[in-house]
Amino acid sequence: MEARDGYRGGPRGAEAHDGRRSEPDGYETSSGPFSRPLGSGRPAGPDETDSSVFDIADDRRDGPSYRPSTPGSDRPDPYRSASEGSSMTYPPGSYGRQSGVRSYPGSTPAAAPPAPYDGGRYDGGRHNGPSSMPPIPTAPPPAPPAPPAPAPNASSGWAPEGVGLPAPREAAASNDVHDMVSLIRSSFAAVAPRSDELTQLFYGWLFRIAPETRELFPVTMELQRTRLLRALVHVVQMVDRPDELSVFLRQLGRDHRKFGVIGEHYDKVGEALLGALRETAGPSLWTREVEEAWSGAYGIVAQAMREAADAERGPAVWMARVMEHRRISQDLAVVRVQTSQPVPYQAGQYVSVETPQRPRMWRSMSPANAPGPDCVLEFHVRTVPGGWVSRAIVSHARVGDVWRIGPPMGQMTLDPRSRSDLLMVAGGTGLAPARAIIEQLIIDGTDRKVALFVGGRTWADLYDIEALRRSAQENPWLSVVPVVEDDGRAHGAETGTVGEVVARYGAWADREITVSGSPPMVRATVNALLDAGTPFLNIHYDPYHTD
Ligand SMILES: NC(=O)C1=CN([C@@H]2O[C@H](COP(=O)(O)OP(=O)(O)OC[C@H]3O[C@@H](n4cnc5c(N)ncnc54)[C@H](O)[C@@H]3O)[C@@H](O)[C@H]2O)C=CC1
Repeated sequence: MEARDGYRGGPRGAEAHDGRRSEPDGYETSSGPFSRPLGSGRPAGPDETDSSVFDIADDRRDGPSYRPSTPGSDRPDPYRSASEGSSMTYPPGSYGRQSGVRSYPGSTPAAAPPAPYDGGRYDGGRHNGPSSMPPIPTAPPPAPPAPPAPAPNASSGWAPEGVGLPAPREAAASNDVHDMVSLIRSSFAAVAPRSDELTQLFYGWLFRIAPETRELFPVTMELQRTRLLRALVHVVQMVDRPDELSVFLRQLGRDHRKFGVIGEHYDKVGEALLGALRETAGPSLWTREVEEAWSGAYGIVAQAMREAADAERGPAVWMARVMEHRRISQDLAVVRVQTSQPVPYQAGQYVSVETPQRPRMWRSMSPANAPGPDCVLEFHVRTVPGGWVSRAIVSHARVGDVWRIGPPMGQMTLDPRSRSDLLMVAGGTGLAPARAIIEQLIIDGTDRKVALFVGGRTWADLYDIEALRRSAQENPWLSVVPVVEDDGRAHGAETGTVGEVVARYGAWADREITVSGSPPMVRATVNALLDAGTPFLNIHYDPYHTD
């Protein structure tokens, strides 16, 4: 059992994209949903989440094992909404063959040839049993990779454009900038443990000095509060990476047009932010230097956002009509919407969405399909416990509903200039952006090898595995490896969390890597890869949050 049938592509598991569920329950199946070549995209995007991905940035910066200490570090996001060889050859086994790179970190190459992973293709479950699982390295833990180069202005190559931060204090390398960054980080670390207080103070301050902004927010501010902090943490962590931060801020500025945010709101937000920080920090911490650093940094942030918003000539939002709502399981739905004008997103990006069931509650969702002339976006939505929007979409969205779609965000996109092979790691509905990227590669006619590790807690969670399997069969460059937390051998799946499984294969140092899923999954995966020796700059993920 192994790789036969046409598969070719992947280490285990794969299947074509479109089919969706294949699974267990037989809800509906494959076939249909997706009309596009590869997996025509599925959506992704549940909503409310939790923790953060942001601390990863710190992990990278300070070394693989570093874990942010700030509790709330999981929640940045703009102050309001803002808000992943052919079959036969691939993954494990083929992995090594392909690139000659794969050896387990810390072990000698000869010692750990990932073994007979026949390359992969998913055979539907019959395939390898336990013995086909790549050997788990027994060697001592790999030496931590060298701390990633600071790479201040290094554009990852994946970022669409490398716009420079408005004027990061002129010389990004100057001591002034260094001091500013240092002051901001240290002071933020000091207030982060009191993040609840900080965010409450912020909104209280803002609504006091600019009461008209209250109506821009949802009635319940509970989740909203975490967004401010999330955005803040993201900015703080990226403050010395002007290119990436600039792209983020400009996207954020364009995104905020949908709220009707106007220029003077930025000033009020800045005043409220500094006031809240000052009060939370207390006089002993909030020195004049600290205030100047925050003031300067906020000025840069606001300027970047305002400039991008002012320069934007396209729509602030796109109206989208729900054309299909398919309940894949009790907690998962695939929704396809169609806009009258194309939403200018790139495969791998996400958009914010507002539904009629939950006005003013915008949520991030990644189209699971590549953009096409039909102006159709497909979203995969899983309910989140307690999630207002995700539950409403899965249970109550109807054909004919009109959604509002915000401008595209995110930097996990394909660089057309790159020829590097790819590794995509996707957890749950985090499959969506990976699917969109794979679909785009199919459309473009790629010659790049792509390994997709798709994880679920159980086999039943791999709702799109049949479609992925088909895609792998049809596209020799694609390998798909299903991963489940419980014992997946009966299905030919790897066992473990998707991050730990992918890192068993080595550092994947020659690949461009995308990671998409819940913030904890992204964080764990990035850390596992860093521990395996993956170059930090090869890893791409977005600060995607659904809450
Ligand atoms: N661009 C992006 O990054 C996108 C992210 N998402 C997010 O993906 C998530 C998907 O949620 P579900 O479908 O419920 O999948 P899930 O949360 O059940 O995760 C499935 C996979 O992630 C791994 N995982 C989960 N928590 C982990 C942890 N703490 N540490 C290590 N591994 C962990 C599991 O082992 C499994 O492989 C949502 O939070 C959604 O917001 C969705 C679409 C796009």
